[in-house]
Amino acid sequence: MESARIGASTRVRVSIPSPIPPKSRRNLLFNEFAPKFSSKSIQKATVLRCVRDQETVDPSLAQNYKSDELINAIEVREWENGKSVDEIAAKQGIRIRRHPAKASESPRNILEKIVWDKVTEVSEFKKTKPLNLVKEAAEQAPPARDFLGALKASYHRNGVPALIAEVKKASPSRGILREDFDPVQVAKAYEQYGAACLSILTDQKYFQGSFENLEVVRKAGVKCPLLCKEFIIETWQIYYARAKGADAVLLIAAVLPDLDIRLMTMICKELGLTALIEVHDEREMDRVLAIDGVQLIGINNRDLGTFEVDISNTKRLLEGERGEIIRKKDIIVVGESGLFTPKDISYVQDAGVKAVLVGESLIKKSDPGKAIAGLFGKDISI
Ligand SMILES: O=C(O)c1ccccc1NCC(=O)[C@H](O)[C@H](O)COP(=O)(O)O
Repeated sequence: MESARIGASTRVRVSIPSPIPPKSRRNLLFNEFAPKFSSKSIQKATVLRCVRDQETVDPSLAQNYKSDELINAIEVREWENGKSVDEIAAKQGIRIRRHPAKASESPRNILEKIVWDKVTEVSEFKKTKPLNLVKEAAEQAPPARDFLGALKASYHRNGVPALIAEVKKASPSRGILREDFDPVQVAKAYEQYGAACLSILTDQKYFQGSFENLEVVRKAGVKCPLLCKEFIIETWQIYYARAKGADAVLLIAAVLPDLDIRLMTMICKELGLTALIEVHDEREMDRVLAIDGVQLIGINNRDLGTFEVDISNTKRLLEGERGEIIRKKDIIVVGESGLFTPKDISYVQDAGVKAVLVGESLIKKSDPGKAIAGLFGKDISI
């Protein structure tokens, strides 16, 4: 074990695992961020990088940062040592691993299988679309639309939870949901009948979605802000989503350690994207509530490991102190999955949600747009 110094007047000694990773790897994270940072953020990244790299920090800069942020930098080091993304995740109660521990091992559940496949898919993608090019494309994309603002406006206008209508052809739990699937037609119908925002599935293997779908919907004149519904495990995917026209991205707490959520939320902010951070249980909710800057939390009623759906999950997670913290922090909560009737919508609204994410109950209907009034028990398009 070695110890790190954090500058002359802010000496903090911390244990750091050996060996120190090669310089090129240590700098990856910083180099990825630096070009997109505003000057204040660059300052912060500089301090964190110095801590991580065991360099002396200018005390006048270091004093601006809380010790837990500096400790995070230590986590970055552990993370970059390569050995511990799954170890750090496990410490936070995350059961979904990025990689099998042994080559012969099978995934524990469908979500883990999706994540393992996603790791391979993203590394393949990056061979033909390197980060610097994807970043350039993200910078050149038309500005992101205000996803969170659209949800708030719709809630205040209609007095019922704002609708994020999901454009999905298939899912692992339900198979094919719609044979004659035309993403643009469905998106336009949802918008016409009152959706505040749209969620576009981009995963190909399990949901038969694509980034092309996101792009064509964006270019078809649809005005609703768009959520890129993807299994994000790397920052590269966030830039790619922005380049393809996303206004928001999904970050799943069951998959991402706190440090990832923090860094990814920061990147989203820099890019003007809204981060919808999804939780399924109390532990995930508590982790996310402890992260600064979170504005939008989705409570998934579907256990992504077992497929079990129970809408009382939303109520349970919003009870007591958690609900208090959410109200105090002015966080908007989205109720996700398993919503089929006006009674379901009232139930989650009474529990405290101001938005809902709905797929199956709309997309399976012969006219998905008109089905919205049926779901809410009233016309929400006016
Ligand atoms: O829906 C699945 O089968 C699924 C499996 C594994 C990971 C994620 C999965 N779905 C994502 C979602 O949670 C839903 O698409 C979304 O919340 C809408 O749900 P619904 O209204 O029940 O279609």
